[in-house]
Amino acid sequence: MSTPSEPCSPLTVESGDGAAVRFCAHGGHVLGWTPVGGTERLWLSRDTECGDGVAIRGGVPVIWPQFSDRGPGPRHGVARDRAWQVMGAGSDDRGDAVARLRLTGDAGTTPIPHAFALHLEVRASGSTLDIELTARNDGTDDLTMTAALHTYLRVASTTGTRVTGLEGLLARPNDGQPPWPVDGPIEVVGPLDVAVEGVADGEAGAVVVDDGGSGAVTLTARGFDSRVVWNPGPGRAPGDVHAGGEAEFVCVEPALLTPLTLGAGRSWRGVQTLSVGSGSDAAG
Ligand SMILES: O=P(O)(O)OC[C@H]1O[C@H](O)[C@H](O)[C@@H](O)[C@@H]1O
Repeated sequence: MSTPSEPCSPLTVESGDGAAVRFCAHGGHVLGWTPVGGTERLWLSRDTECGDGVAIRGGVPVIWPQFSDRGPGPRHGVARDRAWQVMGAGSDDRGDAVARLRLTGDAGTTPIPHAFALHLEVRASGSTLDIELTARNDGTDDLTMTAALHTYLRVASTTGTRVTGLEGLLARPNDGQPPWPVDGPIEVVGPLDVAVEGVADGEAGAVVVDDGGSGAVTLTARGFDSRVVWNPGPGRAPGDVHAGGEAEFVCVEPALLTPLTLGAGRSWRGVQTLSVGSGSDAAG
């Protein structure tokens, strides 16, 4: 499949059983996800902009090769604000909805003059969404990276929304304030902007976001050492969040925050899985 001439145009893939993913080439960006028989589970700002050099507000921005301002490069890296190539989109022989996208750079790429290749594979069926990001150093020098899948989860209201599964770990505020131990559910009372470090891969590190209404979403990941939990809080949202929108989402972001140096030809892979049907709705 060739890249659409308008990278911001949304494309939709559907699985045989009726799950759907909306995405666009700009940013290699997942814009929406609807599990089978469910409702939209990702939040997207009604006021977002899209275009060269612009980051979409909502969905799942791909953060690479720098998380936030933790390095000399552009905030949150270069993957989220430019057009990727769509390598394929449709359903596979199992009936899964699949989209594959690629972003490459070379020695002439600004502001990261380095040869690299990012691949994103998005796969949905039933109650599950998988997003796999691979980064490969195609240059001859080392490439040091951090990364995240900056997932905006839609909630009925942040009031009453609880994030569980991170108990026993340290939450380190991203503004440099002292860390605090997570000793119970994290209430989504913004401003909230913490990196919880040392999160286990897979089920052992599962995080459940439960708004008490829409049904919980469980997030597991592999290849990311941390989970960033972010909500800007009332009156502090970025300008491209629509009025009141900050009460409609919480970001839980599988993040690789310990810088990783890839030698020439080396790759890193991170995977996030979202699923519905766990937590209070399943338990109750
Ligand atoms: O406004 P952005 O550049 O998209 O960043 C949005 C947010 O991303 C992450 O969650 C960071 O931890 C926050 O500090 C930041 O505010």
